[in-house]
Amino acid sequence: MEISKTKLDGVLLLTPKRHGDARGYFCETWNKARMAEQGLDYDFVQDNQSLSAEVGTVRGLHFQSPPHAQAKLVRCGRGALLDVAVDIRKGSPTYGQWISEELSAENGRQLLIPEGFLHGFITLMPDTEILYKCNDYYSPECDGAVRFDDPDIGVDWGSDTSGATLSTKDANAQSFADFNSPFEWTAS
Ligand SMILES: Cc1cn([C@H]2C[C@H](O)[C@@H](COP(=O)(O)OP(=O)(O)O[C@H]3O[C@H](C)C(=O)[C@H](O)[C@H]3O)O2)c(=O)[nH]c1=O
Repeated sequence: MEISKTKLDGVLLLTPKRHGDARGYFCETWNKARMAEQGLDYDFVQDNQSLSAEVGTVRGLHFQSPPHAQAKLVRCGRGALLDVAVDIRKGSPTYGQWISEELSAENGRQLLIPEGFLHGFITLMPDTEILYKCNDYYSPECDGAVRFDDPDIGVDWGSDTSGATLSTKDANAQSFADFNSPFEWTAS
C-alpha cells in the first residue's frame, strides 16, 4: 500500500495494491494488521455506503463531536468524487484549512481522515457510490454540519455548486463563523 501525507497533519492518501490478471484485479481495501504496521491502528466498527445519483451532489461538511467523534477511511466504489477534509482542531496550525483528493472506482485511492476534521464530497459522475469505515458508531445527537460553501473555509469544489443537490440538513448548515469546534489540537 502506498501512503502519502497531505498538508493537513494526520490526513493521509492511501493507494492499496491491485493484483491484476486477465479477469481484472484483486485488492485488499483494508487490512488492520498491515495498517497497524504503518502506525495506523484504527478499530473501525461501522461501514457506510451511500449512492448519489446526480453529478454535483454535495454531502457535507459533516462531523460527529466527542464522545462519538469518528475517524474515517473513505473510498469510492463506483463513479468518482472529490473528497474534502477540513481541519477543525482548535489551536492547529492548519485550523480551517482544507484538502481535496479525487477518489474513484478507477484509481482505487482512499483518504484516511482522523477525528477532528469536517468531511464532505462532491460527485464527479452519475451514480457515484462512496464507501467508508468509521471508528465509532453513528450518533445523531453528536452529528453536526458546517456549510460546504462557507467563504471562511473557501473549499474549491472544482465546479459551480450553485445548483448542487443537497440534503435539507446541508442546505441549512451553520456558518464556520458561528461554529464552535469541540476539538482541540495536540502537538504529536
Ligand atoms: C451518517 C449516518 C446516517 N444514517 C441515516 C440518517 C438519515 O436517515 C440517513 C441519511 O443521513 P445523512 O443525510 O446524514 O447522510 P449523509 O449526508 O450521507 O451524511 C454523511 O455524509 C458525510 C460525507 C459523512 O462523512 C458522514 O458519515 C455523514 O454525515 O441515514 C444512519 O443510519 N447512519 C449513519 O451513520
